[in-house]
Amino acid sequence: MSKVVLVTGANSGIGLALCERLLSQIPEGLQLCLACRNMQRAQAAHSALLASHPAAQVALLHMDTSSISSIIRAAQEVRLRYDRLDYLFLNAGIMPNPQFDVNAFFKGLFSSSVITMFATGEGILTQKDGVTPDGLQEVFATNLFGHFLLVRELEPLLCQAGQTSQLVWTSSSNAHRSAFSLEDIQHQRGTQPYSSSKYASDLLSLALNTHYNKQGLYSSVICPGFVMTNLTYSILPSFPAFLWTLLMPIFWLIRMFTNTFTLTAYNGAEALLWLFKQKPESLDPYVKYHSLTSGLGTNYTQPHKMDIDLETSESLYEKLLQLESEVRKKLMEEQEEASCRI
Ligand SMILES: NC(=O)C1=CN([C@@H]2O[C@H](COP(=O)(O)OP(=O)(O)OC[C@H]3O[C@@H](n4cnc5c(N)ncnc54)[C@H](OP(=O)(O)O)[C@@H]3O)[C@@H](O)[C@H]2O)C=CC1
Ligand SMILES: CC(C)CCC[C@@H](C)[C@H]1CC[C@H]2C3=C(CC[C@]12C)[C@@]1(C)CCC(=O)C[C@@H]1CC3
Repeated sequence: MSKVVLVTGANSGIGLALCERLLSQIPEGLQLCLACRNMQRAQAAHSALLASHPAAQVALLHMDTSSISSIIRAAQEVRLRYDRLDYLFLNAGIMPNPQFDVNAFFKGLFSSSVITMFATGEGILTQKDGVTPDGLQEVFATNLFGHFLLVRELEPLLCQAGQTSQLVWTSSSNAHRSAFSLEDIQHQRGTQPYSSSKYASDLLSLALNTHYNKQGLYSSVICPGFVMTNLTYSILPSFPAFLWTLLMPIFWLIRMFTNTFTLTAYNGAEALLWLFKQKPESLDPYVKYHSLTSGLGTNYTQPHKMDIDLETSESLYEKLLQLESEVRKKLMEEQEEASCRI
């Protein structure tokens, strides 16, 4: 039976590496769907995948995870195209306008938390968030809420009698409880929307397990480690990509002390691939699966307990359901208004 796999943010970085690795390891019986916001980049990824795997079944889908109407349209299209969905990789993510605190970085270098700083980026990164045309905070909408809505819209495919399906969130070691507040789930008031959105995805994954396991749907989270991608290049914008490459020997050295420096998208996708091969019933909903690379360059996956609890995850879930019904109502009103005008 052919497995249907949908990956959001599949045109670059970790998402694209996952597609490449899936096609290499599972050459037959895979239907890949690349869900991307930029169809030109999606087309380039499609061509690259087909160049190395000419017989592969790879489809493209336009989806902007920050836009409610785009998610609803894309989900409709998925329901028309496929009669099952085995894996949904919720990978698209942004970290807009990152601010790198150089002082905190140098202080951290000479403190006892130097390893934590390199492993999680804690204390040295903030971001300036924006607002989407739907009126949502951009990071929250892109990284979390769009994906939540997608899962809700694809429920009929994901929760079918007699089969299991897996959701896999690309979370981060930068997901900190301290950046998240139930009173401000969109992180309108803080300066760490990225960390907040990733912590929220850890909580949401737990809640989804609570509500959907009985229907055969399982959710897990991974951390890819520190990977050099478009997202990380933007952290030091005045630092061109080739300078990052020049830093590679330093990064390899750091890897001797923290195996979280996976560095390449191929390595970062390790835990995603590992999860693909697991029986979902055997996974622990309180655990984050980390892609790690040893000093000698060996890739492996390691589980780490997350700093999450059931009560907070349930409260977040309730708030997301509430927001979902609000945005749906608003969308209906807009559609009615538009049809009246015609
Ligand atoms: N790199 C790292 O060190 C780490 C990354 N992560 C997470 O990994 C995931 C992948 O990021 P990474 O590969 O590093 O970075 P990339 O920037 O290479 O990939 C991000 C992908 O998400 C897509 N995307 C962004 N916004 C949207 C949107 N609104 N709708 C649809 N797609 C969108 C991008 O598309 P486009 O090309 O159009 O921008 C791109 O394909 C993210 O969730 C990130 O938070 C987690 C921990 C560490
Ligand atoms: C020699 C210097 C130029 C080195 C600078 C290193 C930092 C820019 C990076 C060290 C740890 C990195 C890290 C991330 C971003 C870049 C660092 C802070 C992330 C926060 C990127 C996004 C994530 O989801 C987690 C990463 C953790 C580690």
